[in-house]
Amino acid sequence: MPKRPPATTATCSPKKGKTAVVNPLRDEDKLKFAMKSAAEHFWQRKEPFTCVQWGQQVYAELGYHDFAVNDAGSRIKLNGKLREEAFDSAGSEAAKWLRRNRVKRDADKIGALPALPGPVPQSAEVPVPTQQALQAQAQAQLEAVDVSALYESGALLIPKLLTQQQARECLGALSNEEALEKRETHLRRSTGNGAAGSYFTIRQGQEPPALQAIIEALRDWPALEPSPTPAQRDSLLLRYGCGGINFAHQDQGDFAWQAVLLLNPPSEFEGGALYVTDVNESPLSRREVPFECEGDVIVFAANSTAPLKKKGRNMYHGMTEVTRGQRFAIGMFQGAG
Ligand SMILES: O=C(O)CCC(=O)C(=O)O
Ligand SMILES: [Fe+2]
Repeated sequence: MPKRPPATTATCSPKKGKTAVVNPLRDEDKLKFAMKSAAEHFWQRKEPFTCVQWGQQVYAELGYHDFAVNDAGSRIKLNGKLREEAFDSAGSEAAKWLRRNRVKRDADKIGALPALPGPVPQSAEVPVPTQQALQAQAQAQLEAVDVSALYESGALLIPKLLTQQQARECLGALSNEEALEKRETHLRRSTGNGAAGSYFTIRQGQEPPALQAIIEALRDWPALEPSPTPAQRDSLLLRYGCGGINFAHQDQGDFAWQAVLLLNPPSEFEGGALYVTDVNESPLSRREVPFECEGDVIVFAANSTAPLKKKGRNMYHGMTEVTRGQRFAIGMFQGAG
């Protein structure tokens, strides 16, 4: 039985001009120890397992539960060779067992996803505000926000940056093939990123005006310095059904901040709270930020480059399981994948 993980001081090699931050998920010695413990876990249970289940067990041995395997921030080589080495070191019987019980991939069904609701009928009497007016309104709201909690904890709820009607209209306008890139990415346990959820990239220039207005306003908001580059400005339409979960991850791209806009009423689902977590904090703690109303936006620190009050933080984010209903949202400031 492995007794305790070795104390190591491995660091990620910093990119030019960036602070070096230890990422425990990339600490080779700790990882090897966790791999051996994971080998013992499966060996003792005598159940076949997939490579992804193996990876998730390795993370769990390190104290990281519901973490995405192979995402941008925690990509580690949990390949077959290392797995066999771990089983070898767990004992020759375990190694033999592994050879007999290796499974390629479990047949993971795509969880039931809610249908996109379709366009919302426009009321003829209400004049549609101009893009400029929408943006000025969002800017004025942002100016009044107290951002100290964002730098303190890494996440901040901005209530009603869109009205309920605008949020509903955004969802309606995005329920349209023209607005979305063709490829839908599914969250699945077998790929290690989550379950019962999916996302589409919104086509450039197809963002509904109210969404475009808050993207521009957030982009120019001095609280979120530095501003995202054009490559960091993609938006995603996310949908989750019952059982939907988004494992803790970091997204591609280096922009320090990201934001999520809720599109449907919180009464339509339970669970589904966005959280941030700092992998350099021991024990690992999560800060959940529940939405209060559709149209709310949560801004959060996306990685180790966000200038938070406490130095050396390395933020990940995820969404707790949706235990009832459906949840639609927009993820903003995604780097080009
Ligand atoms: O649905 C959520 O709350 C999380 C979405 C997410 O991971 C993102 O927008 O980057
Ligand atoms: Fe994300």
